[in-house]
Amino acid sequence: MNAILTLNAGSSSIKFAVYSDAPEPELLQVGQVENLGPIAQLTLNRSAARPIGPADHASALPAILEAVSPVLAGRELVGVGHRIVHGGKSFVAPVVLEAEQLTQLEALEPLAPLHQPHNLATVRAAQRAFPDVPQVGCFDTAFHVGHPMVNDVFALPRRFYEKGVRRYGFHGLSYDYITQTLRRDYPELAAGRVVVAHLGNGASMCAIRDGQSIGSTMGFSALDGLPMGTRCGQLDPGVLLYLMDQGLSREAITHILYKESGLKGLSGLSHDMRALLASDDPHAAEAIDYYVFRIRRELGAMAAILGGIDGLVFCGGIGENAAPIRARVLDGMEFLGLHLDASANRAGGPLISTGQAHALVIPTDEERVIARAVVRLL
Ligand SMILES: Nc1ncnc2c1ncn2[C@@H]1O[C@H](COP(=O)(O)OP(=O)(O)O)[C@@H](O)[C@H]1O
Ligand SMILES: CC(=O)OP(=O)(O)O
Ligand SMILES: [Mg+2]
Repeated sequence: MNAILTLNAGSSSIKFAVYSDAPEPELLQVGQVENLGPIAQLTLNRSAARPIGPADHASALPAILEAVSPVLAGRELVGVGHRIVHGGKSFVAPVVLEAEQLTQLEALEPLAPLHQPHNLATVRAAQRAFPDVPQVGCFDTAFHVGHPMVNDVFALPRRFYEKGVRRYGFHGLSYDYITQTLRRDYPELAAGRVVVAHLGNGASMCAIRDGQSIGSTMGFSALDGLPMGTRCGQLDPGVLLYLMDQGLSREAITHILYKESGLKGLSGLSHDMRALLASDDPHAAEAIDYYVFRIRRELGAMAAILGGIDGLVFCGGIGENAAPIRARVLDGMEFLGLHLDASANRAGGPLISTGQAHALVIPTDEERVIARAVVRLL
């Protein structure tokens, strides 16, 4: 039997999985390396994490390969699939990555500094480890290609749009998975008007009609829209001008916006929603208030552009696990046809509402979308 390896390099972790190359790939193994840095930790098949010593995105690969070697033994590795956060204007579908593509993708690093350099470092490490195996790139931006012009532009002079200053949208592999799952399990919803809230460490929401993205909260970079673990979300550009006037360097501003803001910045405590929910610090409560407020506001905006909604899907680490956050988002949303079913919500769903619109919790699976793409392409 042949095998496919998937690598999803995030800002501080690499998620990995091994699949068969069946048309619907069978999951053979899954794991992640977290806390990349001096004391990286590896988890395999949801067992307890074990320290693997110092590791960055490139140097973690040997530990991952060692962990998956028993399941790869006796199987031929036919492809390695990678999540690539930014595909820019040109990469609109999965492709085999050669030197030329990597150079083009490198040019997008400034647009996704927490992700793109790590994505590409991981591709290069995998190329070194498996020089004869095709490396396939799967793009977070691709799901949003073809979204309406009004979601694609900023009201800047046209020349910037032509240069690629556009609203790309991200978390596309996750939205792709949710869309395909709806098609299988809730076909009438899949054909309708759905808002998906991907609430992980990064967070965004997507308005989807008949399986097509028609609007997203993330735009040009992975900073816009909802507040995140350490990223600011929506910001008046005048704030950037002010920070520059205050003499902050580009590096200092980048650090603030990507690493010191969001839940961490507002709470002064943690980027981790679990820690904030457990805290009685008033700043933790305010950070959660703002987080919920922004999700509710975007939900209303997306319901307006969709002309009402048939479904709201929660996914990502917070969306899948934080029942109190889901309850607060749904509070008072009866006017959209969403009536919270409190006990179903506490139990984790999948259906957590009564009423004519469906609120659902669906665990997302970006790895599976990557594996499917590798099978299709190769
Ligand atoms: N039980 C929980 N309650 C609240 N938040 C949770 C829970 N479990 C996980 N999370 C949140 O999920 C986040 C990670 O989500 P995840 O989708 O795995 O992130 P990413 O893939 O972007 O790294 C964590 O930062 C944590 O705040
Ligand atoms: C695009 C993005 O923000 O990804 P993640 O949620 O994995 O950080
Ligand atoms: Mg993620």
